[in-house]
This record gives sequence, structure tokens and C-alpha cells, in this order.
Amino acid sequence: MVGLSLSYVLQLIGHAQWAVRQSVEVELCFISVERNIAYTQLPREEEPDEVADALELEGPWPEEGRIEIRDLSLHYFGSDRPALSKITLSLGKCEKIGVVGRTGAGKSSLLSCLFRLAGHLEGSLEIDGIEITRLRLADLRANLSIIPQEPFLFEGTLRFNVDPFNEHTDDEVWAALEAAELKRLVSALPDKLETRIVENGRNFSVVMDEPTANIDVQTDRIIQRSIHSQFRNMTVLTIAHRLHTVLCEGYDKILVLDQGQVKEFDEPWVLLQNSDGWLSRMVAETGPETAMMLRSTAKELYLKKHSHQQ
Ligand SMILES: Nc1ncnc2c1ncn2[C@@H]1O[C@H](COP(=O)(O)OP(=O)(O)OP(=O)(O)O)[C@@H](O)[C@H]1O
Repeated sequence: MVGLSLSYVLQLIGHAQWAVRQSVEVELCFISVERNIAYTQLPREEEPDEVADALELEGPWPEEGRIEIRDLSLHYFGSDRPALSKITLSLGKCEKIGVVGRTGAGKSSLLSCLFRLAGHLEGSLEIDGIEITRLRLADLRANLSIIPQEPFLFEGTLRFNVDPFNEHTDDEVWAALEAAELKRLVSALPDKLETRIVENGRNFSVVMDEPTANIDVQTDRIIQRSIHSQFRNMTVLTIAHRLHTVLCEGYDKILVLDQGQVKEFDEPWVLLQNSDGWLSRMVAETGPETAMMLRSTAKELYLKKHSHQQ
């Protein structure tokens, strides 16, 4: 009798667990539906009549990637403090800029200004002589690229993820994969470009994750290598979470932001000459050994770059 009761109790526990799991699933499905409805009801970013007098791009833009920022301020809607205030900067042709600063310094806000993603902009931001607020959002965003911090893969084929609008030939898709150092990996997959990616790329990351704890450092290296080879003729702004990335990978200049203001902007080694400067203090905070390595690499790269230029 006791044994029979125990077996019923155990079954009951299993059913209870199953019921809880199912209720959580249902809750998640409802949240997804709610989110979808919320997205469909979002106001349009730009109404067609707002852009009737928009500037028409004649030919490819930007060609040199010179960026002139004058007195740029950004106010997020509903926030009383500006996220960026009176920023003035001049970025030269095809320069590689590392943007650093503490959390909340305004690094992402500066990049979101380039894409006019949020908030109210004041001042001027010109790319190759064109004031970006005079362009249609679609034209602006189609001509700039962003590599997000958290990559996102869509459900569909691998090819769809590389070329979602089906605008390129297979050869061009393979060339892009090669540039991203993924060609070998994708060619080894049985279905190659037709490999199915499940929601959020969960199955693909299994393929990508190498069994090493250093994957982040390695991936970072590959990205940095690609930036300097594939994006040689483009201006690149990188928000650096590791000082190593911008000090040891040949960035032309470092922009230090704090509380929405420019604190320092120059070549890494030039900034490190000021031992009491913002970048020097950030480097010192990484500890004596790392700081020494960062400083000596920055110096070496500076001397190499300038000896080439002479
Ligand atoms: N959508 C938003 N609405 C209102 N305020 C925002 C919004 N996004 C950022 N902020 C505020 O703007 C300021 C700058 O934030 P931002 O995200 O640009 O900093 P960050 O340097 O990129 O920081 P992190 O390194 O943490 O990403 C912060 O005070 C932040 O709270």
C-alpha cells in the first residue's frame, strides 16, 4: 500500500513539473504575441512628407569618409540631461578611430547619432560634406554599416543571413565569407550556403564556438584583422571594451569620452605621453604588467607608422 502511494506521489510530482513548464511556455508565447503587436503599432520613424525636400545623393556616398562634427548635442526623449553635449571633432579620410570611456560616457550615443537612431540632434554632423540630417533615413542608413556588439542570426538559410535581399551572386557571398574568415568553416558544412539556421542562430554558434576559452580574444583578433584589411578604404569607429583592441591593433586615433564630452582625441601614443591624461589613467587601471605591455605596443606602432610616413 505504501509502495503504491509512493509511486502515485512520484507520478504526481512529474505531472506538476510538466504543468509548470507548460504554463511558462504559454506565458512566453503570449509575451511574443504582445511584443509583435507592440512593434506593429510603433510610430513610423519618418513620414514621407517630412522628407519631401531631402537631399538627393548623386553618385556613391561617402567616398572618403571624412566626418566633421560641430557642437553636436544629443537629447534622448524624456531625459533631462543631454547624452552628448557640444561635441566638436574632425575625422580624416579612412581613419580608424577607437572610442573609449566609462559606462554611460556616450560612446553608443555618438554612433547612434551617425545613424540618427534616437533622440534629438543639435549642431552639425557632416560626412564628406553632406549634412546627415538633410538625407532620407533610408539613404543614410543604406550607406553606413554597423557591426553590433551582439550579432544576430535570422531563421532561414546561411545565405539569407549574409544576403537577406538576394542582391548578390553566390561568388560575392563566398567572397564576403572569405573576408570574414568563415569560408573554410562554411565549405565544411554539408549544405554549405543552404545550411538552415534556427532561431537566433543557436545551431550555428555550436559550429562556430571553438573549444577554447579564448574565443573572444580570437574573434576580436579576426575582426580587427578584417577591419584593417577589408575596411582599409573606409572610416571606422570602434567602441572598444578592451583597451588592448585599440592600442595594439593599429588604430589611428583614440577618442576618450566622459559624461557626453570629448576629453581626449589624438594618436594613442601621443595621448599616453601625458601621464595624467584620461587614456593614461585608464591604461594604468589595467594593472602594472598590462599597462606596460599596452604602452610599449602603442609606442612601437607609433614609431612604425611614422617611420613609414617619412
Ligand atoms: N535610449 C535612451 N534613453 C534615455 N537615455 C539614454 C538612452 N540611451 C542611453 N541613455 C543615457 O545616455 C548616456 C550615455 O549612454 P551611452 O549608452 O551612449 O553610453 P556608453 O558610453 O555607450 O555606455 P556603455 O559602455 O555602458 O554602453 C547615459 O547617461 C545613458 O543613461
